[in-house]
Amino acid sequence: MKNRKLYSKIISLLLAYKNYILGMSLLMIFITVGTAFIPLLQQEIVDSGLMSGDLGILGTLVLMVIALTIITNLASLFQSYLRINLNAKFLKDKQVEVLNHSLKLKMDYIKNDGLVQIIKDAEYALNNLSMLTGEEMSNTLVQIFKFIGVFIGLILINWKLTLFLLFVIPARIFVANKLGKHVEKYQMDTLMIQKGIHGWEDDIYHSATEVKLWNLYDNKCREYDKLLQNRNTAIKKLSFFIVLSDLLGQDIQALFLNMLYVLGGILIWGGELSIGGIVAFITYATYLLEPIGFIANLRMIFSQVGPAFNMYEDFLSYQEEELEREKKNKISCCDVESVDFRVQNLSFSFKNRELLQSLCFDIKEGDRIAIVGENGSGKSTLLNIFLRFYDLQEGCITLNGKVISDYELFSYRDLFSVIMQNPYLFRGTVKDNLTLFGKNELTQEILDNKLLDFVEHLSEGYDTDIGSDASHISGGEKQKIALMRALASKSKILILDEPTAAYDKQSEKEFLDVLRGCNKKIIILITHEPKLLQFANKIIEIENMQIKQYGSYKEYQESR
Ligand SMILES: Nc1ncnc2c1ncn2[C@@H]1O[C@H](COP(=O)(O)OP(=O)(O)OP(=O)(O)O)[C@@H](O)[C@H]1O
Repeated sequence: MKNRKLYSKIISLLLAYKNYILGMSLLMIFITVGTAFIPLLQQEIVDSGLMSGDLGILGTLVLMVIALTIITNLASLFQSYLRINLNAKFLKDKQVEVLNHSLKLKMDYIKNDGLVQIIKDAEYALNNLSMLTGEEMSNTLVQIFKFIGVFIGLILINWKLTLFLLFVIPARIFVANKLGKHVEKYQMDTLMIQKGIHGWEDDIYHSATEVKLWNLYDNKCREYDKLLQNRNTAIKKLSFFIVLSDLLGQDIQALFLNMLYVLGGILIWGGELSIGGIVAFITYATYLLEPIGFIANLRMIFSQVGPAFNMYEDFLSYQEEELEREKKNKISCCDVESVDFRVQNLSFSFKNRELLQSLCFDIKEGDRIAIVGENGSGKSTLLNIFLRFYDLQEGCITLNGKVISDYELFSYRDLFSVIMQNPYLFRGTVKDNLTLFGKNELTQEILDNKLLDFVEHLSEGYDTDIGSDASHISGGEKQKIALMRALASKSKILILDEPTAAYDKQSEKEFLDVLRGCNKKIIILITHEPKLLQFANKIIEIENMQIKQYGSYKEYQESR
């Protein structure tokens, strides 16, 4: 990224925190003015205080320096307080932005990389970006302001020596520019390696049981060790160039500082400078050189922030399912009463693999539809298209005569309650999951449902903590909670993917009773279970990418 473009993007990013930055800048100006007086007072301590032999004057001058130092330090303290607040707020805001954006991303990104990797990548970039509001950056800015103050002070002592000292700037910038390119490269490498580690971690977080079952401890630890070793190699190279830049910078400064004695001596012998002048000058020359070092350090900060900024921008450029501004032109589903779907010539492919071809069928209110087909025939994909997890590619699906993409997405999804093959229950209690943390109301009918009888036997009934990924309850119990959570919602359409896979015979019977009494306008089931197929009034079979429709289970059986 060209530096100018990067700087302007960084400025616009920081503009959201202009109040903090304004406050910090005002304090910096105050510190600058205070600092500018210190070398002048120091000169006076020697020339007017020590040389005059007047303890009163000397004491007053010393007290003034002490007071000024304390006041500027207090201002620095408050400035640090603002900086810590700014940094914490920046990170919090951006982390929320990362989560919000990640959850709203199109399903393709989530299926390809996994949510854990996406979020970790973005947060890693963010942590690097937070250098912008961190201590190092703030110190650098303080130092730039200090530089101005000290510069004015030193010029007043001796402009020739000050001018000489300024040649440190191009020398340091030259070194920083040369080494900054390497820093940028290794920062990029580190970020890319870290991306790979996040993908690997995403996998391992979901595979603890498999690792135990297949005894993969050593393999996985070796893999991790290798990945971390690669990252460490990149970090070592990165750090080497940062440290090298710092050390070379210090050498340059030492060279110039020591040359001051020679030049200062010549000026004193020529009567152009007092002893107090050279003492104050050399003391405060370090105050000038320090900011110059920090200015050179800015280059190093930007070399690290630049690649992180690119990575974060890449993340932000991932497409969301529906943008806020797109909502305005869409129809809300909140007032939709009837739900009639028509599927016309729907075709769908994954990359260049055609999966569904010219499907046509209707789903009307009152329909109880079963979708059947071999493994991999595209049943779940078809549901995902209905749920708008995948965009329509060819053909269309209409709801009440309007293409489904014309409806505002989140209210459209509220029409559906979906129970996936392996539903996810959140950490929390049974009740939390049934009510979705207060979103659904639990009616007496639901609480009395036989499928929830098992809750009585849990240690704390509805208040039982079900653990991570519902690990404290059985697979069948998990399915039952997922079903009741779906029934408790105000949705109009119920979708169930292999709903009875985890049920025992009795639960299967109770489940069918629930379905028969269910008041949802449409029920769609993916199943091969004959009892469930008998429940359906319409059976849709996907075979060789196409659709065959049967009115009843009998018709479907006869076609076998
Ligand atoms: N995100 C994806 N990218 C590429 N191919 C995919 C993706 N999702 C699914 N597929 C492929 O599409 C095919 C259909 O998958 P789908 O899950 O719809 O089948 P299904 O009929 O529900 O199968 P099952 O009965 O086994 O659940 C599969 O062969 C799968 O490999």
